[in-house]
Amino acid sequence: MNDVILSLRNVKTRFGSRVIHDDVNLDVYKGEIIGVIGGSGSGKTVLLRTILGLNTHAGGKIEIFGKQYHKLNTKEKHKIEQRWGVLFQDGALYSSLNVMENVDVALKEYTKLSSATRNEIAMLKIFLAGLPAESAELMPSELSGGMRKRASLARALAMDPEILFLDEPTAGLDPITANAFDELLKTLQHALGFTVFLVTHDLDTLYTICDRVAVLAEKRIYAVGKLDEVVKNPYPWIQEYFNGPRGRSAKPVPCGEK
Ligand SMILES: Nc1ncnc2c1ncn2[C@@H]1O[C@H](COP(=O)(O)OP(=O)(O)OP(=O)(O)O)[C@@H](O)[C@H]1O
Repeated sequence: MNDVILSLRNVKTRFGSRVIHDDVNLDVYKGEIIGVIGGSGSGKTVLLRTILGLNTHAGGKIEIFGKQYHKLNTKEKHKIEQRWGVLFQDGALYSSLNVMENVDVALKEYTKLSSATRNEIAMLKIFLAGLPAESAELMPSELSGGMRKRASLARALAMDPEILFLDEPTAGLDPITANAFDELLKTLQHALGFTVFLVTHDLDTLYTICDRVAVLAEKRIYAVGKLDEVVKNPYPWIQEYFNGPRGRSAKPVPCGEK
């Protein structure tokens, strides 16, 4: 799994004179699930939005699929957009479209498929996301929080993405629903082989599904690696995060200690 699908080099972002990222370096490998963590306001969402070209970066280089997205023309950008799927924190579903229509948006925009074929594909994604058939007709306002996340996941999967960007997918879900979402994501990732770039605060998600974790602190990626390596990093925020009361309770219990 050594193909780099996303590479960040010396990335800088700022809003006016306020620097959010000073020197971000990170490689994301094909087929991995990488969890990006960091304190509130450390710039996780800004980083994700910058990768997606929704914020401009003030310096450095971001390459996705070997290309610098922001330098491409509109047609080339559309090609890249078809290769990624995004699940924003609030789901960002179109409130005036039902679930099926939400999933269909990208299919309609990027393909020349007939509406019958698009509907079949949308239905398949709705099932893949673990929603029942009848949810296809529901409006976003009629969905529970967990269903909304699943509908957003169905929409993110519409174009069979090679990389999925998720911003706090389990935020606001009860622990059981959050766990079910993690399991679904892991199962789909194993079955479909996509890469996942996941911004999260959820320690259970990190322990359950992430292959590697990257810690955003001091305006850069302060530590990156497998979870068992990163937890040993002496940086105070990392120690507090993993070994504070919440961190300890999320830690999986080793066999024989139950
Ligand atoms: N459009 C914007 N204009 C100005 N400042 C912004 C803008 N968007 C984000 N920021 C600032 O950038 C900083 C990083 O925000 P960001 O949302 O990336 O944090 P985060 O790490 O995702 O936080 P949280 O974990 O609380 O969601 C914050 O201080 C925020 O106020």
